[in-house]
Parts: sequence; C-alpha cells; structure tokens
Amino acid sequence: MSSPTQHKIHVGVLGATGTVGQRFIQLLDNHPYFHLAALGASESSAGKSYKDAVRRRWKMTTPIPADVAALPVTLCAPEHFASCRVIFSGLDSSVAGDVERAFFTAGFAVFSNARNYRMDPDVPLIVPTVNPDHFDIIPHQRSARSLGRGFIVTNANCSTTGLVVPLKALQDAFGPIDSMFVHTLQAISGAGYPGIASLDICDNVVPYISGEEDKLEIEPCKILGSLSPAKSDHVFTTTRISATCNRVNVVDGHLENVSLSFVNRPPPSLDAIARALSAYTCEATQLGVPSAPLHPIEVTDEEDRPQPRLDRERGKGMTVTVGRIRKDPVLDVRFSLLSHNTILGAAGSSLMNAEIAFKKGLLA
Ligand SMILES: NC(=O)C1=CN([C@@H]2O[C@H](COP(=O)(O)OP(=O)(O)OC[C@H]3O[C@@H](n4cnc5c(N)ncnc54)[C@H](OP(=O)(O)O)[C@@H]3O)[C@@H](O)[C@H]2O)C=CC1
Ligand SMILES: N[C@@H](CC(=O)OP(=O)(O)O)C(=O)O
Repeated sequence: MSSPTQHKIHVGVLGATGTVGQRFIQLLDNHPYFHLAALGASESSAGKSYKDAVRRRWKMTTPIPADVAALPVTLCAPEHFASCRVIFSGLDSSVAGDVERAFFTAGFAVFSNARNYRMDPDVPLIVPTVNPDHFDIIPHQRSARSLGRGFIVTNANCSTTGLVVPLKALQDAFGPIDSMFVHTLQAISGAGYPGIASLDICDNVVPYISGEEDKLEIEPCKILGSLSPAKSDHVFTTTRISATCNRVNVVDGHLENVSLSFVNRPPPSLDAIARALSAYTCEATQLGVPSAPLHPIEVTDEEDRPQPRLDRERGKGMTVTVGRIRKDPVLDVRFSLLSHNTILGAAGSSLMNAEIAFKKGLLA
C-alpha cells in the first residue's frame, strides 16, 4: 500500500539552514500538496544531518519535524535533488544567481526569495495575494530560455511584499497611485542569521539597510503593473515612490508608515479607503490554496495598532494589518501597515506561489 507522501509532489529547499530556509521547513511540515525530500546549503553544512547542521541555529518556535531532522544536507547541485519537481530557494544572493539557473535550466520549477532574477523582464515577481496573473509569462520564459519543464518565479523583497497588498486594494478600487512616501521599521530577522550584531541593534535603531530603499522604490511598480498584451514583458506602473528604511529591535514583523496620493481627483474618503481595504479579496483565496489567508488585509481601528508583536501572526502570518488610516496634510492619505517578514515576506509567499502554480497546472 502506498503512503500519502508518495502521492505528493517532492520538493527541495536550497539554503535550508538559514532564516528563510528554516521557515520553509516549518511551513512544509504536513503540507497537503508537497513532501520535503531534499535539503541543500553551503559546504559548511553539506554532509551533516539537518539536525546537526542547524545545531544551536534552529530559531523557529516549533521543533524540527522528526523526518526532516534526519535528512542529509547536500551541496546545492541538481543531481542531489533528482526526486524533486519543485525547488524553494532561500539562498544568499551572492550564490543564488548561478545556483538557481542550474536548477531551472535542468527542468525544476524554482521559487526564489533572492533578489537576483526579480527584475528580469521574463521573470515574474509575484506576491501571491496580489498578482498571480503574472504566472501567464511562464510560457514565454520557457520558450525564450529554452527551458522545457523548468521555470523560475521570484517573490519580492519583504518590505515590498507587505506594502503592495494594500496598494493593490487601493489601486483596484480608486485607480492609479501617483506618488508615495514609505518609512519602514524592519525586524532583525530580515537580515538573516546571525544578521546584525547585538551591540549594533540593542537599545538602538539603524537608519540604513543596504540596497533596501532602491528595491522598495521599483519592485512595487513591477508587481502592481501588468503583462504586455503578448504576455512576454512587464508594463510597470509609473508611481513615484520615496522610501526610507530603518532596522529596529524587533525579532519578526516589518512596520511601514505610508503617505500617498491618487491620480484621480477628488481622492476617496477615508471611510471608502477603509472599506476597500477590508473588502479586498484575492485569487489565491478564491482558488482555495492551503496557505491563502481568509482575509489578505485586516483593518484595525485601534489608534495604537498595528504592532509587530501583536499583529504579525494574523492569518498565520499571511495577512497584512492596516491601521491609523487618516488624512495626510500634504498628500491624500496616510496609514501604517504590518506584515510578517519571513512568512508573507519570504517563505510563505514562495510556498503560496507554488500552491497557485500547482492549481494552474504549471507543476505537471
Ligand atoms: N530574512 C528575510 O526576511 C528575507 C530574506 N530574503 C532573501 O532570502 C535569501 C535568504 O535569506 P536568509 O535566510 O535571511 O539568509 P541566511 O543568511 O539566514 O541564510 C542563507 C542560506 O544560504 C546558504 N548559503 C550561503 N552561502 C552558500 C553557498 N556558497 N552555497 C550554498 N548555500 C549557501 C546558507 O547555508 P549555510 O548555513 O550552510 O552557510 C544558508 O542556508 C536571501 O537571498 C535574502 O535576501 C528575502 C525576503 C525576506
Ligand atoms: N533586506 C531585507 C531582507 C532581504 O533579504 O531582502 P532582499 O531579498 O530583497 O535582499 C531586510 O533586511 O529586512
């Protein structure tokens, strides 16, 4: 008699020992579609059991699943992942470019968290509760790169991810966004492990995160844009974004303070904005994929929310919380948002993207 795991799609995780990799392992435990079959990391981890490779480094609040603890960690080469159809990548960007290319050219479906391919014209940058329609570029990617069954889908920078969910709801309801200021307060886990030194972040705020502001000023324009009529390129929105990024002494959860103005005049009322955010639904929820939140956005009217510790677990880390919606004296409206940076902002988005790809028949 066959066990249930034999009917599931076998998946591998690259960068399995890191912050995002550990989150993948937690989220894949008992997954209804996917069975975790292979793990990859650097030379310093390869050859060890997973449990030994992450000794004193496992930072999830749930134990390592027993079957995963015993799995061997290998180097990140396609031959070690032969039983897998899907590859989730939590690789450091210094190596992700070459390694991920080796996998998608070898016929694997690659779902990457790294920044390397995000801005390539034939690579979709998908936040699963925002733009899963961008999967339609995969046939073009496959033919342009002669990939056969392989492809690569990226998910966004973690601050971009939290931001674009309410922006999508507002854009759908009220038309294009003209300009925006966003100030982030980003959690320590965003810097990976060991990340920022404790003497730099305890009792402190660091008003600089390398490369982050540039990503936050361009990635939303790709995600909130559309595919060209031939579905062979991306048409970006023309929203002007000014971003300022700060690292704060919080473990998980990125808080962002946003001020924006719409193209259309007069701007919507604050009540209409709150209603549009609360009413937002997405294709992932309609498809009923396992990781989709019932509510992609929850609006709070408590004047001191959202807060990272209190709101990051909403929707099992897949929901964005929006609060403090009020008039902006310079632009049209301002609000605060909170999203979980390693769930919706990283591994959770990759996983939901793969679930959507499965429903769309792309993993056959
Ligand atoms: N943390 C977050 O909130 C987010 C992270 N990202 C992106 O996700 C990726 C992973 O980030 P994060 O988990 O935070 O980083 P970590 O530094 O915590 O983990 C990096 C992982 O990459 C592996 N690695 C490093 N060098 C090599 C190599 N030469 N060959 C093979 N594997 C290697 C490490 O393995 P080993 O342990 O063996 O060294 C480890 O598993 C990055 O590209 C990051 O930019 C994206 C969105 C959010
Ligand atoms: N830079 C983000 C996390 C990250 O790694 O983003 P990216 O994948 O865009 O480099 C943070 O520090 O919170």
